[in-house]
Amino acid sequence: MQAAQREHFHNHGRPDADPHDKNNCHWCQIRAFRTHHDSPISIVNKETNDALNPKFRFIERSIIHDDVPVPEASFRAGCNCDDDKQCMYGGCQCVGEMIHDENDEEDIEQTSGRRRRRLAYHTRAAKAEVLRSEFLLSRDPIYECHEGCSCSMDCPNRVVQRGRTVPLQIFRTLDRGWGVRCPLPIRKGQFVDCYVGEVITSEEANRRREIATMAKKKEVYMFALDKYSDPESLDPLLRAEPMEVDGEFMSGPTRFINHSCEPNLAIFARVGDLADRHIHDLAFFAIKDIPQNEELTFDYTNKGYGLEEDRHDPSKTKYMTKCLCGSANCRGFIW
Ligand SMILES: C[S@@+](CC[C@H](N)C(=O)[O-])C[C@H]1O[C@@H](n2cnc3c(N)ncnc32)[C@H](O)[C@@H]1O
Repeated sequence: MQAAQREHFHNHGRPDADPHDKNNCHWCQIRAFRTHHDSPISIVNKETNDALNPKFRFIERSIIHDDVPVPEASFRAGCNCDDDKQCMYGGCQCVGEMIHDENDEEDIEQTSGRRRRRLAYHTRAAKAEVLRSEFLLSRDPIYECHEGCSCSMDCPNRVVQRGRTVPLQIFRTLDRGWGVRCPLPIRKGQFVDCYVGEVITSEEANRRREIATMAKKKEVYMFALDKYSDPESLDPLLRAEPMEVDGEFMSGPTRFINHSCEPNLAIFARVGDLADRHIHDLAFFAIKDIPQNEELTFDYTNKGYGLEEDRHDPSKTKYMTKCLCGSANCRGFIW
């Protein structure tokens, strides 16, 4: 990055600077993020002389490929709440989508004598915007108010939509390539950032996987958007193979987050417009209090699902990726 910074400062400001160079500069790309001023991304390497792959491109929002179906505007629907308080205390349709047990008193808050459904987030004082513990445990999807809603951008039910509020640092680890940390402490339940990339069809994802297998590439940057996939769904988009997000060639800082068998982050499906469920967001939230500069990690395989037998079978482990997370309960392999 130091080299990229030098290049940036010495060349891009000049009137005769090549716009193509500027376009390909990581430094320029991250400075263009709308969160750059308040929550900047930095890149440091104190371990090697390597820089990030120059072919990689930083993007702030996912790029949806042309062959991925996006619902028509007439299909979109949001809440009609008169103001943000109604989303908090009234019958906001977006909040109503959240899974609640009508008989569970825990699920319904009593406020000024009125019963109301709970938002996924705390709304008051120091805990405002922090994901509630029942969501942290259940990993249920989060339904937020969105562009099609009548409430304002300050609505307490728009945390992911407002974007990242913590600075992130991409740093070179000793033994696992690049990793990510935050120079400030993060509290349990706090939103960190979304995983973004190219949103592609399952056919395109399979084609890319084949190319990677032929090239013997082991790094995987694809995430299936399968939270709502259901072979019996009436919605053909949810019945079909899920879309995927590929962060290999273009993505944000979360693409550099490494795996741990004892992670401090987890991914939640976040939905705005219900018609977009097949392209839901992948939102990272802290699942424990994270001290400043502790590496951010998540579990790539959902508690090692499917690994238990393979990891004791030498004929399989020779094709598996050794885990170097260093946690006390490390499973030995990522996948
Ligand atoms: C999504 S990338 C993470 C960023 C990556 N470190 C980089 O430099 O681009 C996933 C790859 O990082 C490496 N990795 C992540 N977590 C690891 C771990 N716990 N142990 C060993 N390698 C890890 C593996 O090579 C894995 O395929």
